[in-house]
Amino acid sequence: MQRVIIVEDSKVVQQVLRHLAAQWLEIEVDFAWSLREAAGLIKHHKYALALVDLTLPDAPDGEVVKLMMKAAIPTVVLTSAIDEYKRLQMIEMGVIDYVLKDNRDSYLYAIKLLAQLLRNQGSKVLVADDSKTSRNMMRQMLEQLLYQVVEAADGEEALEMLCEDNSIKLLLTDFAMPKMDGFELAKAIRHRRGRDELAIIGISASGSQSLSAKFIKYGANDFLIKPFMPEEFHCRVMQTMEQLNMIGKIKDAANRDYLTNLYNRRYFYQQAQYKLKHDSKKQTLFLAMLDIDYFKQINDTYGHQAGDEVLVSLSSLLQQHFPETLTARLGGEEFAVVFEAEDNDDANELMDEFRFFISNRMFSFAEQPIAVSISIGIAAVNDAALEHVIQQADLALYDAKGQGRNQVVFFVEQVQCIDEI
Ligand SMILES: Nc1nc2c(ncn2[C@@H]2O[C@H](COP(=O)(O)OP(=O)(O)OP(=O)(O)O)[C@@H](O)[C@H]2O)c(=O)[nH]1
Repeated sequence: MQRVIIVEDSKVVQQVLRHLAAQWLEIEVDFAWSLREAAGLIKHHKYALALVDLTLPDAPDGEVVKLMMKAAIPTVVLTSAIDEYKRLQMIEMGVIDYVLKDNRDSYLYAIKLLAQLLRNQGSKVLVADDSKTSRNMMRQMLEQLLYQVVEAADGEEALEMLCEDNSIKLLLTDFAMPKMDGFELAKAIRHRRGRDELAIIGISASGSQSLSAKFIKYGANDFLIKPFMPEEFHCRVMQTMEQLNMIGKIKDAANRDYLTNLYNRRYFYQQAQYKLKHDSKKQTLFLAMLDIDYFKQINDTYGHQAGDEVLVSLSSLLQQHFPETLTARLGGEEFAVVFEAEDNDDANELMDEFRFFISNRMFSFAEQPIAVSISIGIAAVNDAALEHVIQQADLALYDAKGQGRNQVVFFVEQVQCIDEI
């Protein structure tokens, strides 16, 4: 697991940072009070990032920054005051950024910055510019922010790379390029990838402000006018990527059920439709409807909160049992799964395994054991429309309930029971 080191000599500030780090960073964080302690820690661990106070009792002149730079640890500096000389000195040393400790939000900003930098490690950025010098300069600045960088020397090459590689999350594009200019590139890629999937920053030369506005109209999120200072570049890139991340989070929240965090009905229909259209030719797909038996009784006996807890636990077991599979809560105590199996028998077996697993597991709420069972209806996905397949799985589920519950029924014309307990 990756680790971060935070060096801060103030007890109060360290306490605040500990609290914020626990909230925002999902990795190991080590704290040091002094240069000496920090030096000891970096001998024993490999750190992905450092957040350091510029002045420490045993290192009054930023020696801790030099220590981190020597160990090649990307570093963010915390400082209570900064003058132009110190600012330039730190930038020259290769510090990623500095945060002024001048208000209570500074610490939150610093920790969020670390979180974003850690996320950057997995993000790919494409730099499209016909000037090699410009590309190199941007590459250097982006690598300092821990991004993975790929390059294209013209618009066409950039478009091809973006179409082939969905893991590219940010495009930095110059306006004037051979074959296809920055506007055409932004316009073409926006047709394929929305603002929740790809961020675009347009770059234009100074004296061409109208180009910047045009970039935004063609789908760019922001623009930079050359020549720009590294600090401005950092801020714009980080801000744009934060927006991308926020849009992604909002979109994901809109697709999920608030209680169980499984996908909701609307998203399920959308994705199932896509799968039926695109994947059913390559794979043998099935749709299963799952429903908790006598769920009203669980609510009535143990209370609504206990019922909620059962729904949450069952959802998490469903996801664990069928990872990488489209699973959703359609509403109430009803769930759906679109899954791949070799044939009808295999599909039946897979679902029966899950049914058996649930019926043999004790759920609990406030230390009270709760027995749960589920009924399942399955339908094969053929050429029929989604609504039709759902209707078939529903009929099979109805049959499973009618035949005593806690069983799997596979839909065949006239609904015959294949697997009964
Ligand atoms: N706790 C809780 N209960 C819910 C939620 N959504 C729906 N329910 C309850 O789920 C129960 C469903 O009851 P029924 O449709 O009668 O079905 P059942 O009791 O499971 O019976 P069968 O499906 O026929 O086995 C109702 O009492 C709803 O109030 C929820 O989000 N939380």
